[in-house]
Amino acid sequence: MTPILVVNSGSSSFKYQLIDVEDSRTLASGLVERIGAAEGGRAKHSVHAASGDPDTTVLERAIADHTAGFQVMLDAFAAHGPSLDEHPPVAVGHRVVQGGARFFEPTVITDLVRINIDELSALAPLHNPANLAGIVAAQQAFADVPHVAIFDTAFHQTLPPAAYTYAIDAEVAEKHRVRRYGFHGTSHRFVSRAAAEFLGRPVADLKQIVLHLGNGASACAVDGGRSVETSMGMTPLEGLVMGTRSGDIDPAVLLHLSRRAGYSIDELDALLNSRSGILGLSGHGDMRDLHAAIDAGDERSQVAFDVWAHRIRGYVGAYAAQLGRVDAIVFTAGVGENDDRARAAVLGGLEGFGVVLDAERNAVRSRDARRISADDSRVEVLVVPTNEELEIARQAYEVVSG
Ligand SMILES: Nc1ncnc2c1ncn2[C@@H]1O[C@H](COP(=O)(O)OP(=O)(O)O)[C@@H](O)[C@H]1O
Ligand SMILES: CC(=O)OP(=O)(O)O
Ligand SMILES: [Mg+2]
Repeated sequence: MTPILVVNSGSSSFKYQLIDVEDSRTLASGLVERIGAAEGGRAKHSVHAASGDPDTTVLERAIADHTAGFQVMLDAFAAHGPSLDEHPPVAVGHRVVQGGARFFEPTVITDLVRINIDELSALAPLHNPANLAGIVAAQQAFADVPHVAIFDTAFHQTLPPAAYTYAIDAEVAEKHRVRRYGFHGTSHRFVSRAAAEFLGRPVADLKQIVLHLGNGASACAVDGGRSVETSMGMTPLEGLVMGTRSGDIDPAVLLHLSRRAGYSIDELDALLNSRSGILGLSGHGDMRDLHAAIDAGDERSQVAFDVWAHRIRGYVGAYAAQLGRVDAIVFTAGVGENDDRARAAVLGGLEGFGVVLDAERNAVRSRDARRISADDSRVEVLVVPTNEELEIARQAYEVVSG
């Protein structure tokens, strides 16, 4: 057995998995939520047997910070297994969202790497500080094994200049390193390969549009297994409408709010990153709550949903044109994997472009990869669950096993 611990830290939560990379099996998984909140702190720990449903325990108590959260995780392993003494992780893999122009490969985390991740926080303000807090806590808890950072931006290093360049004064862009990086790369990479496997075709032969629709959301055009265009930019704010983020907006809106309404830079940042998206439009940041509000007749929620779906359709059309041909459109992440209404809203009415959904297949709930297009659809439409943690474990193992 070769266990790797994977840590995916968010601002107020972290997800973890203990994975045996010898057979890609998850031994345990968990989620520590509402870190730093006075109330509602919660940890969920699941022990996975070789077959059948995992055995899940929930603990509710206030969790002060990421260090305390790590202790909660360690206690859960000690109390419910598997024993980390008997199966000590050979490495810890960390999701790091922004690697900028510095990190293109999985990287062993040294003091200098930590400083660099910290410096890149300005280009992923919701994510890198949280990733770093997770790294610091994990390095305290597991001091004797290598820690490896896997960057969301790495998969998008293949973007051509036409896709990553913003059309602003080239000298300004160069001086301040203003360019598009793209995110969710670990997921887009994993899902595009899993989709090819599902179709029984080499990834090198396929032109795919991957739609990662979670709390954060992005689209990626994948040509022959390489990312050639993606919707997030210099930061994870550009592109699709998200849970709390605006996605694309005329930059002059910021100038207007600053000049006319006196908004400060920090206020604009908070507005676009935390109080926009479907939350800003409707008051509901979670897609399940948005559907419930729509069903109860709330018009603002219907508008929010329509804006959300309209933006994605536009990207699907744009990426079809960039790719020249589309073999598969692939849905993944929380909304993409679970929400048939959302999928139907995104791709309904595209029959003229050879995209035909099968309503019955679309309504099936499953944890497995599946086809949701009709037999006569020229474009395959798939749902493929992402597994960022497994991809991170594999890449971390590759680094430490030399
Ligand atoms: N059954 C479901 N139906 C609709 N949306 C869902 C469902 N399950 C999860 N979601 C959505 O998925 C989102 C979380 O997706 P996830 O990929 O886990 O996001 P993140 O990694 O950004 O936290 C939630 O905010 C929720 O809106
Ligand atoms: C990059 C990003 O937006 O990640 P998440 O979806 O986890 O927020
Ligand atoms: Mg995510």
